[in-house]
Parts: sequence; C-alpha cells; structure tokens
Amino acid sequence: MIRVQNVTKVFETKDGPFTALKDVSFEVKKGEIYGVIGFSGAGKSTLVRCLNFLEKPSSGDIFIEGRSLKDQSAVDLRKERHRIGMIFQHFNLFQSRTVAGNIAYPLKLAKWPKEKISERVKELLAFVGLEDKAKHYPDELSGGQKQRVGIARALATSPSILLCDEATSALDPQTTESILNLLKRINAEYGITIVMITHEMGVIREICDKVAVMENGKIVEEGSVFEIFSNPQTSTTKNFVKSVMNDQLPASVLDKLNDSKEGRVCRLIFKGDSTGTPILSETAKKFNAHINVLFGQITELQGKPFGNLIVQIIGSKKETEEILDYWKNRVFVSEVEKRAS
Ligand SMILES: Nc1ncnc2c1ncn2[C@@H]1O[C@H](COP(=O)(O)OP(=O)(O)OP(=O)(O)O)[C@@H](O)[C@H]1O
Repeated sequence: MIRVQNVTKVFETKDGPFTALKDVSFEVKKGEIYGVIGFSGAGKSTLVRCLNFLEKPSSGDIFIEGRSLKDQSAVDLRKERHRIGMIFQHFNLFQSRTVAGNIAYPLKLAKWPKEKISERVKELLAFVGLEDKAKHYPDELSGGQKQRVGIARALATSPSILLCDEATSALDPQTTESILNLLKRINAEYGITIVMITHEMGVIREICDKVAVMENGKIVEEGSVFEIFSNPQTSTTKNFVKSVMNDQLPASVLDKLNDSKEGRVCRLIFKGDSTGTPILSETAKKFNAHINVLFGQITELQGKPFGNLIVQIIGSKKETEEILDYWKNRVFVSEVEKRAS
C-alpha cells in the first residue's frame, strides 16, 4: 500500500546541510494502522510530509499502491494527494470558515457540484458527531471538536490513506481516547490505512498494529506492537515501553535479588487467550522448583488482554532449564536483569 524506499532528506541550513532522514525504509500494508514514534526532532514530521511529497525526498522514493511518486508531474501528484488525507496537531482549520465550510473546502477544490457537496458535508458531520455545529466557527469549538472537523475534512474526498501528525498531542487524555476511537472506526468501517505519527506510546498501544521507532532521522526498531511491547531491543524503545507499562521491579526487590544471588528471574508475557492460562500452578504440579512471583500486571494491548509476570525460579540448573523450556512453548519468556536499568 505504502512503500518507503531508502528515503533521505537533507535540508540546507545557514550552518550547512542537515540530514533529517537517513535512508528510511518500511512498508505499510492496506488496512493497517501503522505508528511512527520518536522524541522531538527525530524526523517524524519530515517523514510524514515526505509520504505525500509535500516535502520532496533528497533521495529515495515513496510508492503508493505501487505507483512511484518521484516521477509524477505536479498535476498527477495533486491527484495522488486527493487519495491521501492528513490531520494535524493544531488542526489547521480556516478560522474564517464555518465547520461546514471547512469540510466543504477540499470538495470545492475538487469541483464537486454544490448539492453533492452539501449532501457529503452532512454525511461527514453525522459520522464525526457534529451535526449541530455546522454553522459554528472553529474558535467556538473545543480541541476535540476541532480535531473532528479536521478528520471530516480529511475524509471528504474519500481517501484510501489517512496521515495523522501528532493528531492527539494537543488533547487531554479523555478527548484523546474519543479521537482514537473515531480513528479506529474510520479504519474498521472504511478500510482506510492509517499512519500515526506520535511521541506518545499510549497512542501506539491503543490503536496501532505495527510500529517503527525513530531516532536521529533513522528507524532504529520496527515490528508488531506486541513484539515491540514484549521484547523491546534499543534503549529508546525500552524507554517508550517503560513510559506506559510501569513494570519495573521496585528498588527494594532488586536489592534483595542482588543480595540473594539465587535463582533466575524471568518475565512471562501472556497475550489474548493465554492470559487465562494457569501456568504457575501447572508448573508447581509438574516440577519441584519454587516459583516466587515478584510482579504481575494485566493491561490491554489493541483491545486484548496482555499479561506481564516477573517470577524468580529457585531450583537446580537442570530443573530451571526444563521449566524455561516448558514455559517457552506456552508464553513469551525473557530473562530479566537483576540490576535496575
Ligand atoms: N525546513 C527545515 N529546514 C531545516 N531543518 C529542518 C527543517 N524541517 C525540519 N528540520 C530539522 O529536522 C529535524 C527533524 O525535524 P522534524 O520536525 O521532522 O522532527 P519531529 O520528530 O517531527 O519533531 P517534533 O515532534 O518536535 O516536531 C529537526 O532537527 C529539525 O530542526
């Protein structure tokens, strides 16, 4: 659906050339919700602007449904952009136009007949739950309502892709949740592929299928949301996961573990149906070793239960290995460092 191929973007600045994107490649499949997360300055906004060629890559290319954007004429690129909607952190609404006027704008540009425009605007207002605000101006709306207008405007020309650049970063947690639910509906009901740019791991956890982690203009890690949450590799990704999982062992427990030097400490990750598996009681029946539970939490990942258990196995080396093999066939298992990270 979207293929980003070796994209590099160099800006000329008064201090010389600055490389904001370095050889970035990834693919987004049709119907997927794909997240790109990174700290401020990582290159996320530059990347999202390259996806629809608002920013032209210095090298590399973007393919939309197999079509290369690099070689397209200005006219063809404009047509291509009609199939790609975009929403922004600060909504970017026209203050002098009403809500209905904002939503109608791209349809006017596309030269739709008047009656069809008003029909489509009505339909979109109903979809985003703002039927009663058609004649209001943006400064009479809350942040969440403004973003709903932004979403309705982005959907007006029935795009197949929606790019969201920090779409919830200016909103409070409750409003963020309602906007994320609206984006999920857009994805499920219209099959629209969504690319979410964000610095909030909670947004990724809530709605994305896959995620790429960006740092200094590069993708440092990519995978399914489950893979990234259960087994983050780079320190940046670990920090993002930590920001929402709160699954670190308290210092006092770590101290005790370091003192005792006994046993192996492991993290067990349960997903979906496996969350209800009575794995510890089964282990106790089957093996003689002692299992000491240090931490336990069940949260939700993409609407499915996601359990996280940290345990210490106290037993012989052979028995510990047997237990680990037994677990590895049932749940995701990783070793936990006893030192605080
Ligand atoms: N037009 C430009 N000219 C020069 N440098 C730029 C330009 N646009 C972006 N940059 C630089 O590229 C880097 C990446 O910026 P970008 O806005 O893509 O990051 P970001 O991850 O979206 O950060 P934020 O969340 O703060 O917007 C930054 O160091 C920025 O200063």
